[in-house]
Amino acid sequence: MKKPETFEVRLASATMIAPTVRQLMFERVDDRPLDHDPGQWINLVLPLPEGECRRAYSIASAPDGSSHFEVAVTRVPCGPGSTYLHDLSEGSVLSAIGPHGLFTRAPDDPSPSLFVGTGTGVTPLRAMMQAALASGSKAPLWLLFGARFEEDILYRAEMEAFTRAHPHVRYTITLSRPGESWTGKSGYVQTHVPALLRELEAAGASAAPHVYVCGLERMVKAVRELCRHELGVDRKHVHTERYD
Ligand SMILES: Cc1cc2nc3c(=O)[nH]c(=O)nc-3n(C[C@H](O)[C@H](O)[C@H](O)COP(=O)(O)OP(=O)(O)OC[C@H]3O[C@@H](n4cnc5c(N)ncnc54)[C@H](O)[C@@H]3O)c2cc1C
Repeated sequence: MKKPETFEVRLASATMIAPTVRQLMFERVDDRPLDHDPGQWINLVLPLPEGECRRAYSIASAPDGSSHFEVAVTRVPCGPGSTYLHDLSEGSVLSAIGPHGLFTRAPDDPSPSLFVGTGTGVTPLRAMMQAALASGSKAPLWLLFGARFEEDILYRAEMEAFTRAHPHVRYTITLSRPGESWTGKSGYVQTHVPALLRELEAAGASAAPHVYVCGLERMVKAVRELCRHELGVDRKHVHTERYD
């Protein structure tokens, strides 16, 4: 595990990737690489009018030896930290502390993986997938992503490109409030975990899958309990990160 440090980051660029999600690309002011394990998070120190506060954000990009990294922030209604980051101007400098966290996956891990993420909970899973693919890993990497509406789907083009380029990547989207034109899966992610896990077990043959779950507590708890108690997944194979 990498040792956390304190450093300054500059907002290099930012873009809205869904109606309530802003992706921010930061660069370390000291130009050193952010040496993190895929799946880890950092604390951003935010100088709010009511006083300084710290908020945790998963690193959405794989370590690539550069000083740049991405996070994606959901704007929470009346949330001081997320509102501040949605309004932050390019060029602004903040303090950051990290990397932190044990929700990680080694890029060359050969185990089949089922990634389950809702909303910005997909970001550490994206970092894990990017890192595994960059390492040339052929482990099955299956992502189940959940959102409310079609416009809330994050990183769709990137994930679809991964599935075209890599036969061992599979990408499933489910919407809890699909529009009439939506022909894909619907309902909560937990509805689709059992079938995907059984298929992944069959595809992985000898190795038992690991399940990585990230998002808000209610979903994370539901998927964790489903995996452990109903689907018989070894507790050491269920990895979780919650945002609330
Ligand atoms: C390890 C870790 C990693 C995190 N990574 C991310 C990330 O990559 N992207 C991100 O947007 N947030 C992430 N969060 C949540 C983030 O730290 C803040 O809690 C969030 O931005 C809200 O802060 P706030 O000051 O705006 O609102 P607060 O007043 O602090 O929070 C209000 C409420 O918002 C809810 N909430 C928190 N996060 C979310 C969310 N993502 N979507 C919807 N509701 C939420 C919670 O119920 C919380 O109680 C992470 C949290 C943890 C612990």
